[in-house]
Amino acid sequence: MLYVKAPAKINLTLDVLYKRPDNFHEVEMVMTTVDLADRISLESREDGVIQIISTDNFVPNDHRNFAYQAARLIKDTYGIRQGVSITIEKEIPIAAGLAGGSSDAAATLKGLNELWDLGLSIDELAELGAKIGSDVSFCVYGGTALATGRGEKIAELPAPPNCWVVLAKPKIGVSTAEVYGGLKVEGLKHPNTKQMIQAIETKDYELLCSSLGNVLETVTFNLHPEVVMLKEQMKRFGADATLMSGSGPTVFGLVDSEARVSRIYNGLRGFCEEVYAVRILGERNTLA
Ligand SMILES: C[C@](O)(CO)[C@H](O)COP(=O)(O)OP(=O)(O)OC[C@H]1O[C@@H](n2ccc(N)nc2=O)[C@H](O)[C@@H]1O
Ligand SMILES: Nc1ncnc2c1ncn2[C@@H]1O[C@H](COP(=O)(O)OP(=O)(O)OP(=O)(O)O)[C@@H](O)[C@H]1O
Repeated sequence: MLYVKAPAKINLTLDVLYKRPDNFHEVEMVMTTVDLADRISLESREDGVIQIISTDNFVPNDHRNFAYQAARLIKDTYGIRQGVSITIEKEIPIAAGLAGGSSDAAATLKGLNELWDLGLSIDELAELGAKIGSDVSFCVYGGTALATGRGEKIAELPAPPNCWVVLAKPKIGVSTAEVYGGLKVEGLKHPNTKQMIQAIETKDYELLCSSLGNVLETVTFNLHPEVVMLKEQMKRFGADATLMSGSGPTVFGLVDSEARVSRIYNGLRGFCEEVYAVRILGERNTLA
């Protein structure tokens, strides 16, 4: 039995440059992993079957599961005869903008590389991951990175300045395809990605706070006004800066003092069930 942690990601920036002929959007995003993680256990089996077992009834247990797709891809690409039982202990909220499914897929790729002794490099695993979803390559590397292309081209960044992250997810799920589909690329207010990278490189917390930006916010806000309210509440309880992660609906707030973390956490818990206070994991492979 092999255990792998699958951490959630947040987007510190998410910019869309243009819509591509393949219907994906060309993006520029700074992403980082946080210490809210699913736990994946992998057990090889001789009958060749890929079995998904999950603690969460909302997680599909067949070919729709991204961890299943990761195992299938490895088996087909490298002609592996064995099967695998994949147990997913879900901690990351589903359809939340935190790349839960993508991280489960990435953890499965990394785990099977070890379990089946394939000797693949991290770059090869990330390339395989891109076949499953745009966020999977980043999840293979973890840490902090600039993601470009449709999200699969990854350039490593150093750890951001130390701070806490309070995550709050309203009781709705959001479809990533629907949000990208509703985006009007003309006239966007683009985040300053260069400034965000500079903030990370110089460990400038204030600059990082003022550089947060996500062009998908307005689309999700229009679909679900409760996300705007949650963001405003988070700010009112004392977050230094707030942003929606990915296509949402999870909103996060950055805080550099521990005392304020509990104030925000307790305040939000009053009307939002899913609230988490976590740390940024920082550099690559801290949980691999
Ligand atoms: C919103 C983010 O999570 C931010 O990290 C990602 O950009 C989305 O990553 P993901 O969930 O892995 O997305 P995928 O599973 O690859 O794509 C889901 C759908 O989102 C849209 N999509 C996704 C990525 C991208 N660069 N442009 C898009 O338009 C496409 O309609 C696609 O069919
Ligand atoms: N291992 C998995 N865990 C959770 N959801 C999964 C998994 N595999 C497939 N799914 C499906 O994927 C959909 C999106 O779930 P996920 O939690 O990955 O979204 P997300 O956090 O918004 O992802 P992203 O931030 O990459 O857009 C769900 O509706 C679910 O049915």
